[in-house]
Amino acid sequence: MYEKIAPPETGSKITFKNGEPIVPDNPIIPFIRGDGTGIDLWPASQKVFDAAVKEAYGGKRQINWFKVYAGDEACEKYGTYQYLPQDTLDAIKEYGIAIKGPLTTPIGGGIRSLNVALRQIFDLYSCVRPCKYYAGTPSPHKTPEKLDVIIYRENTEDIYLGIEWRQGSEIGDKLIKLLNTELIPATPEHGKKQIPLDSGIGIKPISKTGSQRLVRRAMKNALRLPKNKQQVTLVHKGNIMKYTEGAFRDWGYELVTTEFRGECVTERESWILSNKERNPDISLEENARQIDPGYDALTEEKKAQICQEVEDVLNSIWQTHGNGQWKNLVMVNDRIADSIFQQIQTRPDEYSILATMNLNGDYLSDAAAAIVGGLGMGPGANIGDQCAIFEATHGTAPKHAGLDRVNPGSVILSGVMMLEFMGWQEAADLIKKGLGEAISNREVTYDLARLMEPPVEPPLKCSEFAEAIIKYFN
Ligand SMILES: NC(=O)C1=CN([C@@H]2O[C@H](COP(=O)(O)OP(=O)(O)OC[C@H]3O[C@@H](n4cnc5c(N)ncnc54)[C@H](OP(=O)(O)O)[C@@H]3O)[C@@H](O)[C@H]2O)C=CC1
Ligand SMILES: O=C(O)CCC(=O)C(=O)O
Ligand SMILES: [Mg+2]
Repeated sequence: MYEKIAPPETGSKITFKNGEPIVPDNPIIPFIRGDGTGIDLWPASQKVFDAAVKEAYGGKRQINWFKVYAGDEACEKYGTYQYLPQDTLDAIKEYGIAIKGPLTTPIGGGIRSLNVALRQIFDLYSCVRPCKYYAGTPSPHKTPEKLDVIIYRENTEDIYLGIEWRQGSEIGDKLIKLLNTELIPATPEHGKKQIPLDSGIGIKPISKTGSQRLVRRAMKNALRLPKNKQQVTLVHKGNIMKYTEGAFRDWGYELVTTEFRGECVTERESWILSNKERNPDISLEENARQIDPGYDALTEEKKAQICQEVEDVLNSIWQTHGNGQWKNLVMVNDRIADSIFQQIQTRPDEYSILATMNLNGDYLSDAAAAIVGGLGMGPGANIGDQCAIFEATHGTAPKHAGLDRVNPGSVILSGVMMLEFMGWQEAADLIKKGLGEAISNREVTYDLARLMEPPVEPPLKCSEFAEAIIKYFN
């Protein structure tokens, strides 16, 4: 039972079966208001959710909100340092789907991220962040409408596991000495490398299980998209971090070519198949030369490997994927992380789902949100097999807190994702319509107002923007 909170007196629980939610008509949904601008964002967003559900279902369906506490608000209610009370964890576990405002994380020392903690505690391994353009939204880019991507960010491991040691700490120093004197010298490929003795140390674990379950979710989403968007790009820095980020790429390809063999083609396979389609008599070696531009300069051993790859692909999938059949399947490719940051700007329409690890996904989701109007338009969801927590991409934006100023679009669109996840599409569609029309009628908050031509003066307040969205439901 709960110590300091009580669930609403009416309402039922959402449960999960095979990773999918089973949603009653009157679900109880816990919410965390959030720190900083959460104080402005949550009431505005809740008003929109309730109005949309009422308008869509005329009272037949209703969300019963359950206020739970985290961050500063939790410390006020539960006592000093009680940032994430057991009550909150119990409520989210019991009711399955929750939505939250942003929570503060201090830089350097202090508590570790509550946002990350929630994702790890509930094993919400896929962070899903769509970046889609709403007509009329001002953008620093000339053609923001061309960007329509969904970032699938692995959400539980990588450096976010938080295993690190401060410079000068006893265990940190011990670890550096062990690495310098034993582990690095015992690994010939590391040569004479040494870690500077005055370093802080962090560990970056990337597991096969964590990588593959994320890519599996990304693939399932790709299969639900229209044919022209059925693509998954594995984003990694595998040229530098071979056994973590490079392994993520390899495990991703391994997963798709085993579990989804009939439903996908990799980019490299598509080159091999199309070479043979253009020239049915092409030799293995010529095919290999065409897929690897540097082929002639390679060692004999490497050349043989590529010829073998060509042969294996033709033997295994020519019948099922050849003669253009692959063009109807999900295309899986990979891009190096630094390159994808420029690609989403220079060739935005060539990408659809970007599947990547935790840190890359964190950076990439802010960058992609900027193209479609900024962080005020960046929604997100943290999804596991038994639970889901919806939250915006941005943080607490402390300098704007309490001013009724920031754009609630990000939290509202996170709620749209929640409604879609629940199968309440009619309510989600109403909100998207209202938001789109408010923006195209230049009824916007400061962030969009200042970018519009001519600038909108005065901009709407956070609460007024919510009202404008509701006004445009009909
Ligand atoms: N999931 C979470 O809860 C997250 C929490 N955080 C935490 O939030 C805190 C603050 O982080 P910070 O680096 O300032 O990043 P924030 O994302 O909070 O804010 C950075 C800037 O983004 C713009 N912005 C953010 N939200 C909105 C909005 N709703 N509407 C319009 N513009 C918005 C503002 O830009 P401008 O002022 O130029 O208009 C703001 O100053 C940190 O403690 C951080 O750890 C960070 C990310 C996610
Ligand atoms: O938890 C935090 O403070 C930051 C998290 C973050 O930036 C994100 O999830 O995008
Ligand atoms: Mg972030």
